[in-house]
Amino acid sequence: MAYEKELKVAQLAVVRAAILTKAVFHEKAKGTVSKDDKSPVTIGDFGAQALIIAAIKHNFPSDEVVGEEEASSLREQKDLSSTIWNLVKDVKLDDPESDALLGGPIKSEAEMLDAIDMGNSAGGDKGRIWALDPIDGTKGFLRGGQYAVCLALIVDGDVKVGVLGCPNLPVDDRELLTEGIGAAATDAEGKGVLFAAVQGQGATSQPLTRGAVTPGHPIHVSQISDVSEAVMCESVEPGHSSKGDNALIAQKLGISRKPVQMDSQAKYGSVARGAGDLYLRLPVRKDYVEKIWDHAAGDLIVREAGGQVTDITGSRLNFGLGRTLTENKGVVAAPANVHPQVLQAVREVLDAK
Ligand SMILES: Nc1ncnc2c1ncn2[C@@H]1O[C@H](COP(=O)(O)O)[C@@H](O)[C@H]1OP(=O)(O)O
Ligand SMILES: [Mg+2]
Repeated sequence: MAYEKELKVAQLAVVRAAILTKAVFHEKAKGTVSKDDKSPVTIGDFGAQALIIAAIKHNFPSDEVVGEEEASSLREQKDLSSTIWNLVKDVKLDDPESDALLGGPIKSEAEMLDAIDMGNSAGGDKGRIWALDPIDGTKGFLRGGQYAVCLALIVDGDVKVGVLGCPNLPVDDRELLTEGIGAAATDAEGKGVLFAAVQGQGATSQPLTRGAVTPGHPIHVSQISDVSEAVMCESVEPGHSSKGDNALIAQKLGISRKPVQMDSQAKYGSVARGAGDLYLRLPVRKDYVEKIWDHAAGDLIVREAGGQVTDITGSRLNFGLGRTLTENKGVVAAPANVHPQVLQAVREVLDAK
């Protein structure tokens, strides 16, 4: 099967990084990290980026990575760097064969910093480029809600492999339909979902473990025929996506159920497994530019699960532009059969503004 090795490496790399982010999340939850509220996410971000890039480079040395973090500031902050190294050096998968596939543990602090720096690709529409967001949904991570470890392989501008590790997402989809999913979430072992997709091969999910991955079970977007029955997913943060516009669109579509608010690309996973039906991300600021690593994995996973993902103009998201997506064009993700109707409602509401 095409991209079989890439999929396995990506899944295991995300599993390995999630071991670290979960440890940091736990420490933060216990209040034992630092008083500086931002530091847990900084530690988790850098550490997870190092673990994932080292795994990619071990297997695919000439591939490029577009990563969110760069190590230059870390090289100057020796204390922070050694804090991160102390966590990173101990992370390994429970399954020795899987751990060996990733090249085993990172060998030194210098190697860790070098790995972080390899996330400096400019992106673009040529070649093999991995898009990496080590902790997407930092606000959710800090609040004790949802976050996602996100990795996608983009080849000549097209997303071929997408993996989302969602450590706080319930394995059982039905729990998702309850309100307050973000606040109620924990990272207790037994929670957490690993979503994956390969172009043309469908999307899967499996429990997020600490070791080997399985082929997973196929997931599908919901089968709704009447859009008025839909559950809408949206950001928790009002500054990231317009909740007012969402409410107007819901009204136009006859939707009466309350939206489910959730941080991070976990929203794409929820739509892909039919736990939520729609995900709308409508721009709130003209000058905000979405980054490719915030959407690449989720875009493929939803489309491979039978969904359609476009911007508000109805065009597919363009991952060949470099490190960013088309400026200020939002996201509309929905089951393919209702996507045209949803997009029409989005256009009507936005045009009327
Ligand atoms: N003004 C903004 N508009 C849209 N997205 C934003 C804005 N500010 C930050 N983000 C991004 O929203 C994402 C999280 O979205 P959500 O609220 O749905 O979880 C993050 O990747 C974050 O980017 P960054 O990674 O640079 O912080
Ligand atoms: Mg992000």
